[in-house]
Amino acid sequence: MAENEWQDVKSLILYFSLSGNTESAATQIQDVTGGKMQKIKPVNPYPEDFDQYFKIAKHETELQLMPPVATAIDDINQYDVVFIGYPTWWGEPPRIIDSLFDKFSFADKKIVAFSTSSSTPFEATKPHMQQLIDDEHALMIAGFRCDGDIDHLKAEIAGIHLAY
Ligand SMILES: Cc1cc2nc3c(=O)[nH]c(=O)nc-3n(C[C@H](O)[C@H](O)[C@H](O)COP(=O)(O)O)c2cc1C
Repeated sequence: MAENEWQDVKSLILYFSLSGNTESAATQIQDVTGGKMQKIKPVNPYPEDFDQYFKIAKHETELQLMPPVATAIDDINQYDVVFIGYPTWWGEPPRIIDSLFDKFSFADKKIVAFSTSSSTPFEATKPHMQQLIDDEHALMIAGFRCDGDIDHLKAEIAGIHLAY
C-alpha cells in the first residue's frame, strides 16, 4: 500500500524496547504510516544496566514467565492495523509479548509484527508470533525485521495489503 494511502488508515504501533533499537524502528514506522506509537512498559521496570537486564531476560525466558504489562491501550477497536515490535531474545520474542496478548484482546485485528535483532531473522520469531495471533483469531498480515534502513522499511510497508 502506497505511503499516502497509509494516512487514511488508523494504525497503532505497539513496541517493546530496552536499548532503543525497536523504538527507533517504531519511530520510522510512524514516519511512514502516521500511526500512533505506544511503548509496551512492564509493571516492574528492567534495570538500565545491560548485564542486569540480560540476567532478568534470561530468567524470564528460561522459566517462561509472564512479566506483567503496565501499558494501557485506549479502545483498541478504533485501529485498523496494529504493529507489534520487539527485540529478538534467544531467537524468540521477549516473554512480555506473551503478556501483552494475555492482557489485551486482539480479536479480528490485522497485525504487522516487526522484530529487531543483531542478526536473527524475523522468521525465527514468526512461529511464536503466529501462534499468539492465531490464538486471538487475529490475522498476521505481514512481518519483517527492521535493520534501520528506511528504504528497506518503506519497501516492506509498501508490500502490506489491508484487504484480505
Ligand atoms: C537478552 C538478549 C537476548 C538477545 N538475543 C538475540 C538473538 O537471539 N539474536 C540476535 O540476533 N540478537 C539478539 N539480541 C540482540 C537484540 O535483539 C538487539 O540488540 C535488539 O535490537 C535490541 O532491541 P532494543 O534496543 O529495542 O531493546 C539479544 C539481546 C538481549 C538483551
